[in-house]
Amino acid sequence: MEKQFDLITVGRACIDLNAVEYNRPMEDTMTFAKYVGGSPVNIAIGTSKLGMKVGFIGKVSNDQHGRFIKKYMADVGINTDHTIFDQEGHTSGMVFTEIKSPQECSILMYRENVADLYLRPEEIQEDYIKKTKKILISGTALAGSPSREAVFQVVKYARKHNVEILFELDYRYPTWKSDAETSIYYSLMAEMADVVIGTRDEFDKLENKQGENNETVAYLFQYRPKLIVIKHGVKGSYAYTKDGQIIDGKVYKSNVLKTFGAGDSYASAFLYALSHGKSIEVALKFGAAAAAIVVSKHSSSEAMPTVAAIEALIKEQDK
Ligand SMILES: O=C(O)C[C@@H](O)[C@H](O)C(=O)CO
Repeated sequence: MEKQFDLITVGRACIDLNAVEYNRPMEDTMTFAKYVGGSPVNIAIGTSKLGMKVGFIGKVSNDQHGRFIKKYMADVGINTDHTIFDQEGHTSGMVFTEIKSPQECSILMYRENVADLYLRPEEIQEDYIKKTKKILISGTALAGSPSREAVFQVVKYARKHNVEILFELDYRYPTWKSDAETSIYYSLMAEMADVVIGTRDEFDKLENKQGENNETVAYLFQYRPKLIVIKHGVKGSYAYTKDGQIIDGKVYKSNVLKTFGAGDSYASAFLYALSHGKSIEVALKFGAAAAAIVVSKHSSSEAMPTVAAIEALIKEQDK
């Protein structure tokens, strides 16, 4: 059956306020530029810009911020039929970014009472889930109820309709109550996913210990996952397949302005490449090239590259 969507992402949408004056601490930063943000939305934007047919499931505030987010997503071609306006006075999350130096960046998140964590299971439409080839779950959506139950409702429908389930660990510390809680929900979800992507630190949260790649994949391959990607920042990344392949992904040089946005652009281009029948080795290159482009730009969402830009960087640096 021809599906309407290549990918639907699930989770939070927020506002990013990125320091316009960089190379200084937040205390001395007076000007910020506004962008749409939130890892699953960034991935929806990234994949849509790469030409994929994408939808987004989430809840946004019923105010100027929520309207800005929903309109921006629709304008870049994302289907927002299931991007719901909150009706209970919850707010949009705000993320201030601090750029002290290209290496020293941090984000300050305001996530009290955020609308995305109030997505309810009964608001998930089976008919919408069955229209997509893949679904991407953001780990932060598991951080509170009723959003976590809504995520498991998505997974139930996805499994019923043979939709591939991708789990982006996407750990955001201010949202979780404890490491034990994170580990429980991360493991439950990872065991049910087909593909799991995260940084080494995020897999440590999943296991609630400082782990090691071989042990992590041995544990998860006992369950549903068939592909696991573990990122090691500037040291590159590794993809592990259930049939025993280990593929070593390199990083590309970049004129780094800031580090955030790297993971979301990586996931977007990696998924694009796999969806277009490219090998895992090439998909890792696409991910790394997209990340190299986004870390050289000011935003996470608006900076998401085109296929041509990714291919040009790979061609140039693989010479
Ligand atoms: O994911 C978030 O909530 C914040 C992002 O939008 C931000 O741009 C970032 O940290 C990307 O990695």
